Amino acid sequence: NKIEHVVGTGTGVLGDTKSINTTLRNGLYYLEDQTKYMYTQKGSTIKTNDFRNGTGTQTLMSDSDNVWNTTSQRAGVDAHYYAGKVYDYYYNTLGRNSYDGLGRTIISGVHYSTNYNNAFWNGTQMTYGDGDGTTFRPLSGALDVVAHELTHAVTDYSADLVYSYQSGALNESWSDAMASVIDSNDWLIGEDVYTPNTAGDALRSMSDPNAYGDPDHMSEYVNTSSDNGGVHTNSGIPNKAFYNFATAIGSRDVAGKVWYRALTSYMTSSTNFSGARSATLQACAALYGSNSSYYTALQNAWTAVGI
Ligand SMILES: Cc1cc(C(=O)NCC(F)(F)F)no1
Ligand SMILES: [Zn+2]
Repeated sequence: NKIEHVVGTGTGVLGDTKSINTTLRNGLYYLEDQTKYMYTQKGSTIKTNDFRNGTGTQTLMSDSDNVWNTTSQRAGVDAHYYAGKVYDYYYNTLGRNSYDGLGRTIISGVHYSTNYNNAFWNGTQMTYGDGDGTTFRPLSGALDVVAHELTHAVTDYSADLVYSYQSGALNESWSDAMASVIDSNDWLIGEDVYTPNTAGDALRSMSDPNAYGDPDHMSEYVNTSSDNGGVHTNSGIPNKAFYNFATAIGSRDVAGKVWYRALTSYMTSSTNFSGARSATLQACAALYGSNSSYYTALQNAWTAVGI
């Protein structure tokens, strides 16, 4: 039985229309993308499943005519489309073939649980809730959320930063930083899916972490055991350092390359904030030289947040 790549049309969470890479098998169309290098390399694909508002069984999303325009298909359309965009960024810009660097299949699941106000990487796949319609709308509807979650997978297969206290805040921050490079038209995180009834707000801000109650300087570090030692709060400090660096040099792409090289070449599971400063400076020196203007800007970016 023939299994062929076809291009479908889908409606996303925000009602926008987009082309999606699908697979035709036995007369049914599936959310399986066979267009990436990893497919030619080892048959790996990008697959998007439906939890049907449960938390156990998930099934590959299918459609009869390759026009994915029902309300319940929107979360899957965006999870699938944005996962492809994030794959493309890591492969084309950073030379990384999927999250493990070896072209491993990317799996997403949508409609996880009921009124679930979050998204997460569980060590094997990405998983997205629908939100409760007040705090969140379906979370795969934001490219920065998808990039944030897939970057957790990249981190796990590289530095593997322990998800608590300072290494955990770095784990969170690197996901926000890469998300801000991939979804590059603002310095907000989650703005497209956060509080659908409130315009202009977001889950976090890289440019002004204080806007959402997060610290932007070491003097404001929050000592807590909540949220694994405040990993989603204290991330504001390295997030601000990334913002300082990217804006000082005038390039999110260069900043992203330095951050990626630090994560994959110089950071380890126990790296703390001071170690992150050192790792990014080593990465910057390796890529551009320690006499480059980038290097000085990076020193200043960390100093400005008290690290
Ligand atoms: C508090 C808190 C924030 C997050 C968070 O950032 N989740 C990832 C996102 F992509 F769904 F936003 N989780 O708990
Ligand atoms: Zn996260």
